[in-house]
Amino acid sequence: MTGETLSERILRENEAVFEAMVRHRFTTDIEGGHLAGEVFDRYLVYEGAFVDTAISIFALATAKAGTIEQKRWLIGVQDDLANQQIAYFERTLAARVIDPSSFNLGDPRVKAFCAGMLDIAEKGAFLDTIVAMFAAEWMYWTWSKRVAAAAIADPLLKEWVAMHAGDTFARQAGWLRQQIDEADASLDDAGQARLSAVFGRVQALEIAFHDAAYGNIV
Ligand SMILES: Cc1ncc(CO)c(N)n1
Repeated sequence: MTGETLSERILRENEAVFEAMVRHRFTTDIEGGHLAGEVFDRYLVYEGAFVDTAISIFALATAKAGTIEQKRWLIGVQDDLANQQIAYFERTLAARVIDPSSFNLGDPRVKAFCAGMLDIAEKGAFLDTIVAMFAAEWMYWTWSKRVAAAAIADPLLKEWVAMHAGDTFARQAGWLRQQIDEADASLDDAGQARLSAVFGRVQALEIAFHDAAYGNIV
């Protein structure tokens, strides 16, 4: 035995792709104070579509959860997404006068990410969905903590980063990590390797999704 937890193994095996994502230019542009307004607008439209999808993903996880404690927690996550996060998009799109139809929601990188995540939740087991959302949330928490220390002039952008660097989101990401580590003992090596591959696939989809915020494929 190495004494390594499953979440540690997953993060170790996917370190390169995880680092590439948390250093994506979308994050370094915010950190450097030079994210273009048009990129932020396009991101908001794409991201709003993903957060809506995430409600469905967590609903599917709720349906597949084994205990009432897990169901209660996951219902709380859905509540947060539907009432805090979606409310943020409603306010922000109105404040920035963004017309979603002026952006290409059919961008294959956005569709691949949303459909790919939903597919894991629909076809996969409970833990597959937990790992997919751990990949998404641990990654957002990691870069947001770093970037929140920088001066962010735009109050709506600052709020979005602060939301993902804050305690509520950190607890959500930590809960997902704990679910993975509690399931560790019940999985053989092949099962663990399969979950690690899910984490890596999600990071690759995330990189393409954030590339899409910069516009057309050239
Ligand atoms: C694209 C994307 N990935 C991950 C997260 C974190 O849940 C998010 N809000 N959006």
